[in-house]
Amino acid sequence: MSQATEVVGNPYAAELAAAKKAVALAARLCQRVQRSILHSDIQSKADKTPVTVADYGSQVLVCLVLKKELPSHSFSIIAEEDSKDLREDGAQEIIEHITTLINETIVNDGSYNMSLSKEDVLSAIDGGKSEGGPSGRHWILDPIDGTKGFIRGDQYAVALGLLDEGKVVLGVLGCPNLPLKSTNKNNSSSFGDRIGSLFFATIGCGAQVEALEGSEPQKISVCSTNNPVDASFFESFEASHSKRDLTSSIAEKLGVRAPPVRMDSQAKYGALARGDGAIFLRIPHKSYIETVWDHAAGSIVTEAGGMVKDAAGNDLDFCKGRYLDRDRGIIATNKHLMPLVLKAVQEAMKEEQ
Ligand SMILES: Nc1ncnc2c1ncn2[C@@H]1O[C@H](COP(=O)(O)O)[C@@H](O)[C@H]1OP(=O)(O)O
Ligand SMILES: [Mg+2]
Ligand SMILES: [Mg+2]
Ligand SMILES: [Mg+2]
Repeated sequence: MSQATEVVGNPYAAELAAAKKAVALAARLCQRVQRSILHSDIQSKADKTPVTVADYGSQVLVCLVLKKELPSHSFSIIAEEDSKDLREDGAQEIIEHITTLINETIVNDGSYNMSLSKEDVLSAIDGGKSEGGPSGRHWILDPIDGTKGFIRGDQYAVALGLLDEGKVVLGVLGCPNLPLKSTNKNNSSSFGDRIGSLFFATIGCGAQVEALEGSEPQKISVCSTNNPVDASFFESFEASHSKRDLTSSIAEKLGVRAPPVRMDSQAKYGALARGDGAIFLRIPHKSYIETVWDHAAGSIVTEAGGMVKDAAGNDLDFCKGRYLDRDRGIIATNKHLMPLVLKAVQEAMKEEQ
């Protein structure tokens, strides 16, 4: 762990170091699975979304590392996955595979001399049932954000945030398939052509990025363009995750000329935070209720000079438990463009009715 991440005066330095170690270890398990994923490694949940052995393995490793690295801290975590499907008949093989993957990842890493049983794994997964809320400290984890991208061999993120008294104060985004080098030509970076980015931010301390396997971190900031004509925008890769008719009419109202950059997961927030694109638009279908784990880490990483609002222009409210209390739609961009984007979003939504 490079010392530079322990920014002097950062009140969350210990939590940041633990979170980075947790995300990096979980990402290693995910990379291994993505390289060799089999159909048998994938399940479909009751809500019809996919989950893989890596989603579960990542959740266990993050919880384990946080508990090991922060032993004196009370532990509350809101995490996406639970063990319900794994306790069904016929899930023996998959739970065995998850347990083997976790123990092999721990051995290869060498930080901890331990081995988990299947029961340890199931109870660790169920450790993520916290309801969070406006008081106290709660970790917020999406063990694989962008599971569809993960299965397709594309972008995904291990996304870990920390909520303290109702505010997201810390975020780490592990993006194993995102090149370290920014696509923004103005960004000088000595990162070469390495793949695998780890974004992190603490409230009031800006945001940084380093190589997933570790490197000197680099401060990042959102792109500063104030003219939407020069802006490009990120949106979901999955057509079912975003109302493309709406996002394209918003882009047209803004005069954005570049086609959308479609990318799975909160890796979009990381790419935005380092200036690869200027606007992040997420307008899911009306029936979809946003979860806190899909935005906690990404929202604070974007505070690298950017802002994140819901479609009504409110800050995201992470105080209401496992779901985001927000007006439909989430926008992230720099301070100059935010008023223009909000105006275009609200006009487009009015026309939609
Ligand atoms: N129908 C849906 N609409 C929007 N988002 C969804 C939907 N189903 C799942 N998601 C979650 O929201 C995120 C969608 O964002 P994106 O499409 O930009 O990646 C995914 O990470 C996915 O979470 P997960 O993959 O963790 O299950
Ligand atoms: Mg999911
Ligand atoms: Mg998600
Ligand atoms: Mg997920």
